[in-house]
Amino acid sequence: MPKLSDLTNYTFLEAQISEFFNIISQEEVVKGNLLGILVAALIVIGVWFYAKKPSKGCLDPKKFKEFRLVKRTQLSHNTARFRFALPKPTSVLGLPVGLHIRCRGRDSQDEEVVRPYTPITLDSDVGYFELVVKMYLKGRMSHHFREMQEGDYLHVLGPVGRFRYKPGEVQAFGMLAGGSGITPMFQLTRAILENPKDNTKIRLIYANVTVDDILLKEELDGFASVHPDSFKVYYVLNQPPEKWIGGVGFISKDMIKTHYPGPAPDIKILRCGPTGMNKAMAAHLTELGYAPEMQFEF
Ligand SMILES: Cc1cc2nc3c(=O)[nH]c(=O)nc-3n(C[C@H](O)[C@H](O)[C@H](O)COP(=O)(O)OP(=O)(O)OC[C@H]3O[C@@H](n4cnc5c(N)ncnc54)[C@H](O)[C@@H]3O)c2cc1C
Repeated sequence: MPKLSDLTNYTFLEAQISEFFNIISQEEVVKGNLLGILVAALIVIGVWFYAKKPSKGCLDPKKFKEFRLVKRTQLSHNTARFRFALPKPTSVLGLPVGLHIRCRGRDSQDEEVVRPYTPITLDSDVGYFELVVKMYLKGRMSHHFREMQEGDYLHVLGPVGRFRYKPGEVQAFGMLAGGSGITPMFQLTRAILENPKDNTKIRLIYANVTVDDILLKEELDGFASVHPDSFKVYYVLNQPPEKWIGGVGFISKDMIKTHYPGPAPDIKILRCGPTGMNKAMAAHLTELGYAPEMQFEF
């Protein structure tokens, strides 16, 4: 117990007051720290939930949306790879495998033109999507892509299409692609090969004029060497180079018979190419006994 004389002693009082405030301020610091930790934890949990939340995607099937071209890579004299940024680095395009997008641009007469394209990226590629586009000399949308510079915006609508892939729905796909018709096949092939639970087999016949016209050849050859059992590719050229081991001319019935599984309910043959090629392929397939439900044209 302090004595009365102590209480009148200034130094003693000063020490008591100082100790009192010291305790208060230590408690405040502890309280403050706890509050800070709580707020930080809530922020971390919020960010984690936000990142985990499945993104709805960036497309609208009824309205064209704009995407900025961030990288353009010339692949050959008439083909380029275009990378478009999605609104956020965590965004996904939201395009189910098997479907495509519609791109809107302006032709050389400044008239509006809309054409279908299939990104070579999947929704596992976050923050961007990529198109590989072959630009034809007289092509209307080709003109738009030829003129596009990094920083420009492309108008895109989607998803569009009738082919929606469900893993395991068939035992094998036969794919018939011509020129830029490879892109829907490429998208589907990537989705199958990147899913370890999907054992679907893929046999691709890919037709072009010259060896330089073959799009995504490095990637396709890579798939064939990494997944030799699941994926096989057979190239066919109109104008082959010397020492060519692939097919020559147009895709024939014999080539289809040699490289594809025979007609069966769990087999599907997909085709995408110029109109003339698609018609010729439909006739070959029907003559070889593939029923209409075993065929699909993109
Ligand atoms: C589902 C689907 C997905 C597609 N995805 C892609 C893709 O990812 N990348 C891509 O580059 N293309 C793709 N295409 C093709 C694309 O839609 C256009 O048809 C192509 O870009 C040509 O359009 P254009 O307006 O420039 O030519 P157009 O003005 O329609 O045609 C003008 C001329 O160009 C030539 N031409 C056009 N198309 C072809 C062709 N296929 N083969 C040979 N000559 C042709 C012809 O000489 C034709 O007369 C896809 C098509 C479909 C159906």
